[in-house]
Amino acid sequence: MSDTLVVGKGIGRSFQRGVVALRDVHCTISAGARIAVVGPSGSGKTTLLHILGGLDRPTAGSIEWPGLGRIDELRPRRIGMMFQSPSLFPALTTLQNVGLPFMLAGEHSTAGSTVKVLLESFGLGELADKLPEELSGGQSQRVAMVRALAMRPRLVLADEPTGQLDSITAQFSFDTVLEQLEGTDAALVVATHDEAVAARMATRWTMDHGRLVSVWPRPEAVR
Ligand SMILES: Nc1ncnc2c1ncn2[C@@H]1O[C@H](COP(=O)(O)OP(=O)(O)OP(=O)(O)O)[C@@H](O)[C@H]1O
Repeated sequence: MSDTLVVGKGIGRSFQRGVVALRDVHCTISAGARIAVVGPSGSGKTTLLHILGGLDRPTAGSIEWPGLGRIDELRPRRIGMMFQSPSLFPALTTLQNVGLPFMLAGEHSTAGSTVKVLLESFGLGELADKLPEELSGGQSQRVAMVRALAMRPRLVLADEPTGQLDSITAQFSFDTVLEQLEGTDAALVVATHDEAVAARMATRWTMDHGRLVSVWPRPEAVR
């Protein structure tokens, strides 16, 4: 498969009442990339992540996933998503929530052990049998991190993954995400206001009023 995972050309996204969330965004995500998406609140970071993940469609321009396959094959196997508000199923335990992608794919046998090991690595082993209502906001956010990584996707899209965590837990959890991806060719794109998180990424996309106003380092300097 191609090492170019995603190519966005001239992406625009308009909503009703004349809200323009994205304007003419050109972007490429290569295998192994580490990209922080930064910019003020309302600058379009979440909207862009949703489009990169195939959850939303652009109203202008185009998006393709040459290294990931057809749009209906993307999630959860090829793309893992961590949302701003973790969306765990209330009737399922932590173990079941994280194992759900495997269940849906008919891979019951691999689910249990893989998920338990991942939960342990995030320091969440003791929460395996708890329901979402028994978890704090930060614990739920960390469980959602594990779920996004569980199927070893080639692209992880994370929207404010440390937003509900204290600084020590944020650092530990983000370190664990990076450790889990180490040695793989998976790409990670993180929208964040947390400078400590952004500083860990090799590439920085800066958004402003729906535009991708800077890519640093310049694309030809990036692997
Ligand atoms: N479903 C929607 N309907 C209408 N407007 C929307 C919708 N989703 C986003 N917007 C608008 O699009 C713009 C960009 O929003 P977006 O959530 O992408 O910004 P953001 O950079 O992620 O912000 P934050 O840092 O606060 O999460 C905002 O003006 C927002 O109000």
